[in-house]
Amino acid sequence: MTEPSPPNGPGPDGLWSVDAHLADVLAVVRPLEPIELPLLDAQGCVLTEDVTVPGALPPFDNSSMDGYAVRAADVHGASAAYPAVLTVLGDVAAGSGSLPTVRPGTAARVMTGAPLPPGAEAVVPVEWTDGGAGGGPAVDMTGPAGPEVRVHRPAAPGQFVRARGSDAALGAVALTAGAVLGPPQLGLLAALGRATVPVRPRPRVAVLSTGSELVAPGVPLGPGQIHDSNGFLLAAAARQAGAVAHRVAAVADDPGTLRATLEDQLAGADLVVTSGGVSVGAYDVVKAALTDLDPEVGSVAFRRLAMQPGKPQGFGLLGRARAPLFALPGNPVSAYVSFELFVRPALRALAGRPATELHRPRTVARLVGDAPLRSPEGRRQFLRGRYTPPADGAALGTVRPVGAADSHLVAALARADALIEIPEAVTEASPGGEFAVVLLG
Ligand SMILES: Nc1nc2c(c(=O)[nH]1)N[C@H]1C(S)=C(S)[C@@H](COP(=O)(O)OP(=O)(O)OC[C@H]3O[C@@H](n4cnc5c(N)ncnc54)[C@H](O)[C@@H]3O)O[C@H]1N2
Ligand code: MOO
Repeated sequence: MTEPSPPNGPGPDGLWSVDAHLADVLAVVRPLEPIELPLLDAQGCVLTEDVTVPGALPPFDNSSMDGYAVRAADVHGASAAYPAVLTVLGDVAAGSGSLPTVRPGTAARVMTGAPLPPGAEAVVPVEWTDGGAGGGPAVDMTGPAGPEVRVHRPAAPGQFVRARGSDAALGAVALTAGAVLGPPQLGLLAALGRATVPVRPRPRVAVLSTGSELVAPGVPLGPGQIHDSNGFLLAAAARQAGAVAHRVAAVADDPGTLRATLEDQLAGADLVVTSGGVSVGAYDVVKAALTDLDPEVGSVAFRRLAMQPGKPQGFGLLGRARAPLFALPGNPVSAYVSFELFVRPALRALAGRPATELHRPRTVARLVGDAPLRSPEGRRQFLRGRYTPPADGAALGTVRPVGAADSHLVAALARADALIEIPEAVTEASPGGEFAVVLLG
């Protein structure tokens, strides 16, 4: 049985553990420099400074109901049989700047969100009045304000009033640095009057497929050709991880062309992902182009990992800005599993997510299936599966393998929603066993 390699080097078999490789990646990936972005461009980004409340929220006392702003003493003891009769001063709409003063014996008709006029202490909803029509309880305020209103119920001071600062007090911390800006946070920033915020930007990712056999989808295949699927798979995965990603047209197996393409792409990318050309074949272009680089250009290390799929991997820093470069294996399932395990955490680290938020959620599930699954000794295997959460009362959910272990099976990958992790030491995974599961979004 092969022991997993220590976290600082390959094991006796020359294979690096998944954990060692991931640790090496994360050790050199730094969050991107913050920039100031308009609110909607900052969606999903990590805030880099605390935001304090620049002015109380709400900024003024206002009504939470359509009704009448009154003085509490004027409606004391009011009932339907003995209503309080008040002179109506007129309407106060939301956005109204000039307000009547509510003196004893008077009321102002107010709409939801309208400022509470001076002198008023409470709001009586229109349904608790005659609406100025002189009859029974009103149902709305769509008609003109009458000269008088009959109020059928008393009101305590503050009733249906949203007090200034009751949502956020002046000077309070509204959002702390590190907050991820989702819709509610962006809504709050807008409510506070902020038009822009300092955030870590979304990483810009260039996805580059290599292989002379590749043609773009939509183009008919010639002999020996296949469509570039990794470019789309990986660009979509990068977008799902929060990046701004684009796919570069597939590059043929020519190291010079690849180097030139990478140089172009590095001008506008914070991270580069290539696929293909990293194993031991005669035309393994990525390895050929990026091994023994001039240190000025960067450096990329090629390793074999104790995992399946995803054994051959390249990782390094490239270009003046030392952008992380991931050279993933070409088999589509290998590329995708490698992306989920290594690139996604790196992208989230670039985006400023803390160590606890870099990875896909994991759980433990009971394996279901008809026969034991074989797993290579000394390799951590990631099989594709479909996960079912625990049924009522059950402690664990279940996971069923989808397709075989081979790393060319994109059709099965498209039916999977989880990766089943078979540890290095396990060579036979039997139905009923408990296994860690990576939940894919
Ligand atoms: N003698 C050995 N051969 C191989 C080994 C090995 O250890 N010794 N490792 C195998 C493993 S594991 C993998 S994974 C692959 C990795 O190979 P490369 O990264 O060099 O990838 P390619 O040879 O370029 O392609 C592999 C496979 O994937 C297809 N491919 C590549 N790019 C795309 C793309 N963009 N879209 C769709 N399909 C793609 C390609 O046509 C090949 O079929 O090496 C094994 N070999
Ligand atoms: O590791 Mo390859 O990535 O097994 O197919």
